[in-house]
Amino acid sequence: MTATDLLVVRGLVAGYGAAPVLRAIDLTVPAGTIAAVVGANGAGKTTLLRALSGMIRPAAGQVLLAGEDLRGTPVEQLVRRGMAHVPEGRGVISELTVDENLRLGGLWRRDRADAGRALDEVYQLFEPLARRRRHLGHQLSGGERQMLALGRALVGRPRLLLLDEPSLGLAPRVVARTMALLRQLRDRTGLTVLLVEQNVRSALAVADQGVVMSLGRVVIAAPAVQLRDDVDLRHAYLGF
Ligand SMILES: Nc1ncnc2c1ncn2[C@@H]1O[C@H](COP(=O)(O)OP(=O)(O)OP(=O)(O)O)[C@@H](O)[C@H]1O
Repeated sequence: MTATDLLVVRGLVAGYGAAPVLRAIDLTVPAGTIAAVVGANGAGKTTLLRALSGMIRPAAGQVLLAGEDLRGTPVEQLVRRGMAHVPEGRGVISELTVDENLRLGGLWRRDRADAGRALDEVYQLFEPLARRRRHLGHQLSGGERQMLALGRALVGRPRLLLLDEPSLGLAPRVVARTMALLRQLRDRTGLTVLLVEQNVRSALAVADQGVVMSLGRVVIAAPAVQLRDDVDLRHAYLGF
């Protein structure tokens, strides 16, 4: 581990019942970088994010955030320490307005003034949300709900964003815009992102590191550019 590694995962074992889904995951994500986690359906990508964000309790292994062991840390404490998880399916609350949903992302913050600033920044980033402040969650399109879920996480000013399938169900243009936004946040604010994606090409285009999972293990972690451009690696691990 180096001082710049924000997330370090060692030997992480987790699952839902007796049989583990994750079988000793090792992973390192340097601060201010984007890691794309890709792999076949059922490889354990979503389970990895759930285990990292405390939604399921690991059976073994270590998760370090900026050097601090997160074992046994309650979910709300993980959020305070800078971890934000945007789950697949987005988790927008249908009965609340856009504004109310966004404010939920900053409720726990003591610095109210900065929470307000973060909210304003999210409205600047996502102009369609600014125009729909008073709309209810269920009145939004799929892309708008995705923006809202991401925006809500950003209102909490996370250090580490765990993002599950942000491109799911979105038009290619919106996917491209979302990926560009992640890159912009990384470059401007030093945000660190662990991105789970089915859309391998889009994910590797934006990522610094590519992590390929299969059957609950990391089979290769390499610079994204290498996974993108090395035909042999691509054939071996990504099948295209
Ligand atoms: N809530 C659950 N209870 C029991 N088993 C689960 C649950 N969620 C997922 N699994 C199992 O865990 C394994 C890994 O699933 P996971 O969703 O982590 O994979 P994934 O790589 O994200 O797949 P996909 O790309 O299809 O979303 C699968 O075999 C799945 O059936």
